[in-house]
Amino acid sequence: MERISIKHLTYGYENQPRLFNNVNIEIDQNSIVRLYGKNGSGKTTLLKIIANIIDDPHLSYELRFFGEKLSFADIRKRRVFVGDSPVFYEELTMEQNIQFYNLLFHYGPVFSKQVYEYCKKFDVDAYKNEQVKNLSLGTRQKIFLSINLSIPSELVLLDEPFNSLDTSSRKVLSDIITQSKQKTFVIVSHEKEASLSFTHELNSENWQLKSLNNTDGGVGE
Ligand SMILES: Nc1ncnc2c1ncn2[C@@H]1O[C@H](COP(=O)(O)OP(=O)(O)OP(=O)(O)O)[C@@H](O)[C@H]1O
Repeated sequence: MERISIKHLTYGYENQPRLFNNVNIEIDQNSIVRLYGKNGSGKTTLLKIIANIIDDPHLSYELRFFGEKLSFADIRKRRVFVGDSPVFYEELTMEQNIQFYNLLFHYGPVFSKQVYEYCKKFDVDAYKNEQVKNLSLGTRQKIFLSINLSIPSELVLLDEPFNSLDTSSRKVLSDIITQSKQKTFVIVSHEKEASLSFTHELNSENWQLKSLNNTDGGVGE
């Protein structure tokens, strides 16, 4: 089984207590991992470290991506990181923002088609010609998720993606995640999602990964 393997991770922000002290985590391919634990325990920081967003000489770890030791540039091409606040060009419409992504990264027509399919599932496709600055937080979140989940990638890192979503949209997101083929997910989520079967839970208290057999629902906080 191919894995994402993080070894000997040691890190704390400057002048702050260490968040990780020689932590080792192995994530199986195609897992759906729920990352949970106390506020400030380092969940977002872990996602950023795996996504290769933190550029700090004090950060020390080894990362193997499905058996390969990739350059940081290659890691960035193979993962998607979705932070907890959607980022758009506010003055542009939803459609223009989607086109902008495509112009920048050359994802092609399959990408745009997929984004609109997801937007339709989330019932936000009607906002196509609306400037993003006029949209509600939940609507922006659904469009942002539709874009990011359509980007070709093997690893998807989601930071509290369910937060601004209503009940039916949570189900839509859960279904998209479950039906995604050949993707590994690490999802920060304080709650267990009723409609999403996580395969593992990672507790930020001790960075231990627990496999779930999905009959007992796993441990809570
Ligand atoms: N860029 C930064 N510079 C300095 N300290 C930071 C930075 N980002 C986060 N921290 C600190 O690192 C610690 C861990 O933050 P992080 O956001 O990773 O925690 P978290 O588990 O995701 O928290 P929450 O559940 O509240 O979202 C916190 O004490 C936070 O204040």
